[in-house]
Amino acid sequence: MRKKLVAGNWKMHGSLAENKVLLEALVLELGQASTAGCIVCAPFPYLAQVQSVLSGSTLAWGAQNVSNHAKGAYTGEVSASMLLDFGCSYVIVGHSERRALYGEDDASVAAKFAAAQAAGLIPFLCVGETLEEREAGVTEAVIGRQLDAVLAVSGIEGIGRAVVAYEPVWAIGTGKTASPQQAQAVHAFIRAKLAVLDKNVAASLVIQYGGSVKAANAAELFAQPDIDGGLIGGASLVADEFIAICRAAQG
Ligand SMILES: O=C(CO)COP(=O)(O)O
Repeated sequence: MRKKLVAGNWKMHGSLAENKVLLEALVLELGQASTAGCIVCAPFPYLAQVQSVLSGSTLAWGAQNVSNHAKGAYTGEVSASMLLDFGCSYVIVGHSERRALYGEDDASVAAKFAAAQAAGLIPFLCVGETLEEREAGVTEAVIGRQLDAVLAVSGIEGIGRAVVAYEPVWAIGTGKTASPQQAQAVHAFIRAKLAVLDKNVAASLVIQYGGSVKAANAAELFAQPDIDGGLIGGASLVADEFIAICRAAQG
C-alpha cells in the first residue's frame, strides 16, 4: 500500500509572525505519530524557523527550488546540501511557475532533480500541461516528455526515489480543480508509462495531485486509485484548510 503524502507549497508567502501561528497550529493538530505524511515547503529564508518549530514532530519540511550545482560561484543560488543543513527532506523541482516564469526547461529540471537526489533530498517532480496543450490533445505527450527528461538523467531508479506531482497548469491558483476523473486518468497514464520500465517502481511511486485542492474537494480526489495525496498551494497557508486536507489523506 502506498502511503499518501500531502505537501504544502507556500510559494512566496509568509512572514516570521504569520509562519509561527501557522506552524504551531500544524504541530498541535498534526504533529502526532499517527498523522505522518504532511510536509511544508517554505521559502528559503524561513527554513530555519520551520526547522525550529517542526523538529521533533512528525511533520517534515522542504524547499521550493534548488541549484543544479553542488557549490561554487552561482550568486543567488541555494544548493541541496544547504537545504540539508536546515533539516529539509524534500524539494520541489519543475514547478510550472518556475518553468513558465523563470525559463526552467526539461533539461534544467532534470539536472536539479539529480542534484537534489545526489545530496539525499527527495524531489517532488512537478509535471503538467497548460490549457492550450490539454485542448490540443497533447496532455500525455507533454507529461511523457517531462518525465522522459528526468528518466534520461536519473533513470527509473531515480524516479523510484522521488515523488511525482501532477499539476495541470490550468488548475493552479485558478479555483478550477481537475475533476477526480480527469486527474485519475493522467495519474494512471503516468503509472502505466513508468510500469513499462519497472512495475515495482510504478506500483510504489507516490503521485500527488496539485491544483486548487481545498478541504472541500480533497477527499474525493484522494479517493481515486492512483492519486496518493496532494501538493497544495493557497490552501496550505490556512491552518484549518491544510489540517483538513492532511486528514482527508489519512482516510
Ligand atoms: O501550484 C500548486 C502547488 O504547487 C497548486 O496551487 P493552488 O493549490 O493554489 O492551486
